[in-house]
Amino acid sequence: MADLWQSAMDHAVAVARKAGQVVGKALHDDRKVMTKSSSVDLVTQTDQKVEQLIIRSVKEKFPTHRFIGEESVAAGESCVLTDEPTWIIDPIDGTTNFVHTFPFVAISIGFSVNKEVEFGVVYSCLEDKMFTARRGRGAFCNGAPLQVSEQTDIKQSMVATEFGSSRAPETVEKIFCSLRNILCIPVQGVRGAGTAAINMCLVASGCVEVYYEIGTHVWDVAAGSLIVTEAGGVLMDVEGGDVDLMSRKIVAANSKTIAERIIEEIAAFSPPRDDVLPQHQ
Ligand SMILES: O=P(O)(O)O[C@H]1[C@H](O)[C@@H](O)[C@H](O)[C@H](O)[C@@H]1O
Ligand SMILES: [Mg+2]
Ligand SMILES: [Mg+2]
Repeated sequence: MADLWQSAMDHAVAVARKAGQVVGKALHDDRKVMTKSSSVDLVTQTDQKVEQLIIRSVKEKFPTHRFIGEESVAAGESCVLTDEPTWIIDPIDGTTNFVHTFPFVAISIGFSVNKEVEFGVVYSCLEDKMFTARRGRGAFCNGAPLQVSEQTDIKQSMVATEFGSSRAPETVEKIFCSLRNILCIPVQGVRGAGTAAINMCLVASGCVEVYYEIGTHVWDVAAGSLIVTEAGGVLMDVEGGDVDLMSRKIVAANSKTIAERIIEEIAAFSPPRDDVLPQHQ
């Protein structure tokens, strides 16, 4: 079995690289931008094309495996994680960045068995950085081992977060409440790459002590979650306790100490879970 997952991971790396070439080429083409759950939740034909490219290529090699893909779910497929080997795909994480040529865009592929992520691949294609992790075997960027930061003082920490794609006034209010609390700790900086997957790789790389967001989807965070933990980091729910990748709430930190400190300042809310949605929101 172990060898089987390794060959699946090798395939994920190869197909992510191929997908990255397609994304890179499309970056300066004319892009037809469409919207999904709101006027700021964007999708392009490249998102759809890349997801199909990945799924087709995986199906050829692993015909019994299942898929949860962002654009397939948007098209009405279910988003239920079973015990079966499942590829969890975000074809372009950072579509808004892609649309604006803001240079942080990733292909994110997580692979889960028995509801546990076995490997994660995040290809930051415009930087040509291939982040990989396999359960129990460490996390890497272009083959070099990753290690989270050792910082234990929140006041000397860098925090990453995103504003997400909801503009509902009550959601925006909570987002700003958390941000104000965190800035006033005070932390040394707040950043956001515009992609959950890259933010999590920044935690794994030690550039950022903690990333949190409410509103992510399982395809945004499945691969990154393993990259963070294999680099020595921790995952938690924004209200404390264990993370649930379907809950659309995540804290990824270098340590439990930093995670718990940031959680004290987060004004939590609960968007509809991924696995109860009839379709993408
Ligand atoms: O839709 P894509 O795949 O680009 O992913 C999302 C990001 O990953 C979020 O962190 C981010 O906050 C946004 O919601 C963004 O939509
Ligand atoms: Mg995404
Ligand atoms: Mg996406």
